Amino acid sequence: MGIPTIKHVRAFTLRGGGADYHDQADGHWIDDHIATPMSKYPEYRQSRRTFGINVLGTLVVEIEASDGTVGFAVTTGGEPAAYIVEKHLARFLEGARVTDIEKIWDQMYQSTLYYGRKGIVINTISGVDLALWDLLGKIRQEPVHQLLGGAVRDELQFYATGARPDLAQKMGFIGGKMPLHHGPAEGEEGLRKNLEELATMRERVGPDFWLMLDCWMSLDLNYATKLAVGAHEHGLKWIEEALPPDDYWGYAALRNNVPKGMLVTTGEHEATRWGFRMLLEMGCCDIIQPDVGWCGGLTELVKISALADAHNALVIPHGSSVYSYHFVATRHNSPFAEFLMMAPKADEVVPMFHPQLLGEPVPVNGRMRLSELDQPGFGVTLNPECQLHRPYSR
Ligand SMILES: C[C@H](O)[C@H](O)CC(=O)C(=O)O
Ligand SMILES: [Mg+2]
Repeated sequence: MGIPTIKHVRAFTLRGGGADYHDQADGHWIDDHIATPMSKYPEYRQSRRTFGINVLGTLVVEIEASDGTVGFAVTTGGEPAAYIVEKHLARFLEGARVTDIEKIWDQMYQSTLYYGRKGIVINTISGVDLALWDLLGKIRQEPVHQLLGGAVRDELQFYATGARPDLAQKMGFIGGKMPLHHGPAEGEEGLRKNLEELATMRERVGPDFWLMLDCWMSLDLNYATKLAVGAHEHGLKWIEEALPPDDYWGYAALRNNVPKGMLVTTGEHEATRWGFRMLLEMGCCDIIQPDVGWCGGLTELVKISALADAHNALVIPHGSSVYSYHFVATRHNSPFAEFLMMAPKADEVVPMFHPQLLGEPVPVNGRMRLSELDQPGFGVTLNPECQLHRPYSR
């Protein structure tokens, strides 16, 4: 069969929201005194941008096939990731068949092991991998969820992440995840404020709506345990990413410590089947939350998900818009999805990767019909109004 080959790989950078969703302007809820591992330094407490959460920006990977079809994807990674794509990874793609996804993944991973394994290198590999799936879908004229074996549901349902679960409830979401605002360095007073915010939100949303707390790696085991115990009376459904991602032992202990019925979730800053194997085999959490743009891409997420299934863990991918929607539609152990509220006041639904993608579907009444995903590839295009920069053209 005449399978097209890969002719050219290009890597661009982009600023302002989108795949690097922390790259927002002043006044956004996502940068308003959120507890982080840097909160112990008072000068970095109020804004995550002060410590550089948005330094990377977005990476755009474009892959052009011999028949002229172009696939693309976006992830967090910016200029360092563009360097890795152009100077290192492109050699494994150019000349290969567009169907060689598994082999290309292996070559990208093995050849970067000596400086990679996690973090920005795996973000970069993820971006290339997603662009390959987009390309294959476009060549075959099939949506990615079909390439993955087909959807197991006709509709996706979403919980919302943002500062206003009460508004998310009115918009039809099944739950709301709030950022934790105060970390251990703010002492008992901070802990009291965290619990008061949760109590206030519980009062607003009533007893049944899911409420979760995202702790963004900011706590220690003792604080996380106290928070979980205090939050139980306010019906907290899960405590997310309470500890640093390398503290597998802490997560295993936290899972034992939380009140019965409360779930422990983590994994948005974990990568590859080997990282998730640690979380799953050590009994660290009930739900894993890989980000398909950061964990190794779709090729790797399929493996992570099978591993999770065998451990009776749910896979609820972190954010990542269409890149996770196509995946979630195909898995029984991903019964719902996350939607990140990117409106500055979390008071309306806007596309998660706005303004970088066009054709990006959004939940309506907290739901999305599968038919919204029935376009070739991931079904989105790059917004031509966004200024692409190619720092390392060959
Ligand atoms: C709200 C969190 O601090 C973070 O910005 C997003 C996140 O961790 C999540 O969506 O999960
Ligand atoms: Mg999170």
